[in-house]
Amino acid sequence: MLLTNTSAELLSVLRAQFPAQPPKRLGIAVSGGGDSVALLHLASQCFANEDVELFAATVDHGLRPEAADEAQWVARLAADLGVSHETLNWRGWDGNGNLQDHARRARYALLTEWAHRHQIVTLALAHTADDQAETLLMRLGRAAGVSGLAAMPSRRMQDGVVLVRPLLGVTREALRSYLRSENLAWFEDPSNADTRYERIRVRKVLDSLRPLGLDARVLTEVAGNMSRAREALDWYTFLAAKDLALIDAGDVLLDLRGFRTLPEEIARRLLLHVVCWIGGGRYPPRRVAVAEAMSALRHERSAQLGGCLILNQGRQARICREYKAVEDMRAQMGELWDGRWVLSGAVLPEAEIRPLGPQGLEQCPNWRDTGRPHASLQATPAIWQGESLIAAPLAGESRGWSARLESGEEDFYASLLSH
Ligand SMILES: Nc1ncnc2c1ncn2[C@@H]1O[C@H](COP(=O)(O)OP(=O)(O)OP(=O)(O)O)[C@@H](O)[C@H]1O
Repeated sequence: MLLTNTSAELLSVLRAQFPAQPPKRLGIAVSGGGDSVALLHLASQCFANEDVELFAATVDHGLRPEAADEAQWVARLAADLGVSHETLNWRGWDGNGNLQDHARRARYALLTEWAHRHQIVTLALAHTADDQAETLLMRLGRAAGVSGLAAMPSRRMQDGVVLVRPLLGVTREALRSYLRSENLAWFEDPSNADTRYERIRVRKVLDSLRPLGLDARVLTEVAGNMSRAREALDWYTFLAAKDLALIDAGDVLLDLRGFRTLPEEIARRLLLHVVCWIGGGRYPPRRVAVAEAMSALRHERSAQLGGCLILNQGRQARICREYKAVEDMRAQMGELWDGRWVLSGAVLPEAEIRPLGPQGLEQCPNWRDTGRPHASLQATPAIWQGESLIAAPLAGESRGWSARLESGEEDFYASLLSH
């Protein structure tokens, strides 16, 4: 990693983060702060003689009166650099919940939507080595494991857009020197001085860690080491999944003898992957709950985790959706049910998709032929018209209907490698 501050070196660091054939349309998220103003300027220099069209966007969250003027200032800077710019307005704050979290989600949603509108496949963010070091320290404070300590990835997909962070190897100070040497102005976000925010408190602590050698450069390197370790763990979890896990109509069957011989970390990752694939949880389950489920699997007990049931069946465990978690889920015909099932069949008035449940299952005399247990079948999708069961395609009552997973078996294995 190069942590440098000469313009030529910065330009070459930036260029090295993109492939030989860079994206033809590159989006840049510019808040107006020093880091993203530097990224915009650097990118305009870096790709000046290449077939790359730059686009910039600024999100005005409508939370500070100055934000509109700042966005206009970014628009002028972009115009001077020959880059098209758009301001994206968010006015969705209803006063409830965590403002930072809502604003962040809204920002990413607006930016990816904007990228789609302009056929921009790659969107660059200006996170620096200092941001990376702060993220790592915050995660240390939460006793994170390897994945958490890998901190921010240099690229990831969100809503079909590739988000890249080409300045993760560059310090904030290096960018400030660049801005000064190019006579560029920027806005200082007032929240950068607000010690109510954990990140700002961590930033202050980092200052006092520097004499110990714990600076942004070293901590970013640690994050890089962790990221490689995580990749290796993902690979071995993938191999373990191929070896020990089978998909059965949306459930996963785990070979327990093999599972118990896996190193603890690989076994835990495999279990979490299965539970997230079935339960679709946006957040991973709590650590205590995971530890309990792991212990159950080792000691031939059944357990519940992340909206799934882990049924111990002797040589194997069946992991299926938990009825309680889907009890109230309803979808109209043609919509996804439980975020993963697609049902097809005749169009019926006032029909809807609901879980089969215990009452529905009583109306499926052939359910045993499926080879799947009661607990699993209850949580499968069924077609209902009011209180009448029309079809239960996964419980032996297809009656012209079929159910398939939106992301099937391929996705179960492949998504282990897609971080
Ligand atoms: N209002 C904004 N408009 C456009 N881009 C923004 C805006 N705020 C942040 N960004 C982009 O995101 C980068 C990181 O900024 P910041 O650390 O404030 O964002 P974040 O989204 O909270 O980061 P994280 O992904 O770590 O939560 C900026 O350098 C910039 O590229």
